[in-house]
Amino acid sequence: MSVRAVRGAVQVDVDEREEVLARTRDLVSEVISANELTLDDFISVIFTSTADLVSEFPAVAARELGMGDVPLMCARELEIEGSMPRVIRLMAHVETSRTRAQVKHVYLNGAQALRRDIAQ
Ligand SMILES: O=C(O)C(=O)C[C@]1(C(=O)O)C=C[C@@H](O)C=C1
Repeated sequence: MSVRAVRGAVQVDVDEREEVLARTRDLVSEVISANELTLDDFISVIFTSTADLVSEFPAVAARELGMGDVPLMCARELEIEGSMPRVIRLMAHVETSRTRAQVKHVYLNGAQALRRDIAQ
């Protein structure tokens, strides 16, 4: 087993609590299934939200999925002119037998445009 970093991002349609939670759950769930992970494999997860998302912390959605004992952190993304609005990003460190090249990074709901080179 190795420690690997997994990236992901999702664009939220509207800044409403249930939308933020649902999109974040989708993102975390897809990271888990695409990389055949269990909750035990997670070492830590960092989320960022763009400054236009103020209705909920993405970490709440991760706890809803059972990550209550995983160290979580939320932070604000850099406000770069012209960057995509309403985006929640994730960086997870996980234990996995996958090589770095085998790790699948997950970009959902329009966020694929952020990293077409690695989005599945
Ligand atoms: O991967 C993303 O979510 C991006 O928006 C790309 C990118 C990058 O340039 O590597 C830019 C900003 C984020 O903080 C993370 C990564």
